Amino acid sequence: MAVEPVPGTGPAVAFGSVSLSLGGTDILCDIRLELSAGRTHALVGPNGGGKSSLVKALLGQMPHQGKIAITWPGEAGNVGYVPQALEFERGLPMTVEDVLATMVQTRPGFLGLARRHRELVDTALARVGLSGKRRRRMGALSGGERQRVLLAQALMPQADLLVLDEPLAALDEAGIGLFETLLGQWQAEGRTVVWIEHDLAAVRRLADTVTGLNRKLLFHEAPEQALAPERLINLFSHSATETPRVAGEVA
Ligand SMILES: Nc1ncnc2c1ncn2[C@@H]1O[C@H](COP(=O)(O)OP(=O)(O)OP(=O)(O)O)[C@@H](O)[C@H]1O
Repeated sequence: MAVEPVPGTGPAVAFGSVSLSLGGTDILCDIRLELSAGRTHALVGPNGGGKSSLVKALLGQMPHQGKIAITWPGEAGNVGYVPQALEFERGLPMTVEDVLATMVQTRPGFLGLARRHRELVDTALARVGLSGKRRRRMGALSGGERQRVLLAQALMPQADLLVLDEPLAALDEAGIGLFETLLGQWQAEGRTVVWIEHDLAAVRRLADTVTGLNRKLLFHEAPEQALAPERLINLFSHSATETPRVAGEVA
């Protein structure tokens, strides 16, 4: 199912027969999928189904077969990535601000945040509700606060293609509300979001398309069809030996 693109700064993304093996195991088989520009695309499926591997291939971090094409509306924009988890040694003497400084400046983070980047960091911290924690050591943050730091770095600079790997993990209700606000802004601005998520209620509420992945592509549809009970039973109990379907094929 192809949804209408939304005009904005986000690109269209096309996976052309993408396959990926690791250590002799097939992780992804013949993934053919087209993601419209400016839309929010959720990837769902069981643990180990290959969702993170697919987005790492998209980010150029995972060797794969097949082609992944990113088609920008004009000049190539920024890509933001929120990885699945951020672990920090408790004693690491780096504050939230130091970590964000390393992401926006070329000079070492321990020399402090360069003045010309201060506004960018201030804005990102405010948008994720962490302004009051900028001097806190990373190792002293809670899981939800670390998740917010991950979201903040995807806003510096604001990305046009956002790749999010379980951004709601560890977020409390306020954090989820904050994520929904950010997502609403990205959608209004026509940014493209590729979003791995296990919270299917959030996916139903917020995604434009839902792609079911379990080593193979099982469906790519609007949330109402994708999240029907039969579909989910099939997705979460799917045998890898079943024949894969191509995006857009009727179930
Ligand atoms: N470097 C690696 N070597 C061998 N196997 C790997 C490697 N990295 C990942 N895998 C395997 O690839 C499979 C897919 O992993 P991936 O992280 O892409 O799944 P996922 O759908 O994102 O899972 P989850 O929902 O648990 O985050 C898993 O079985 C995992 O063990």
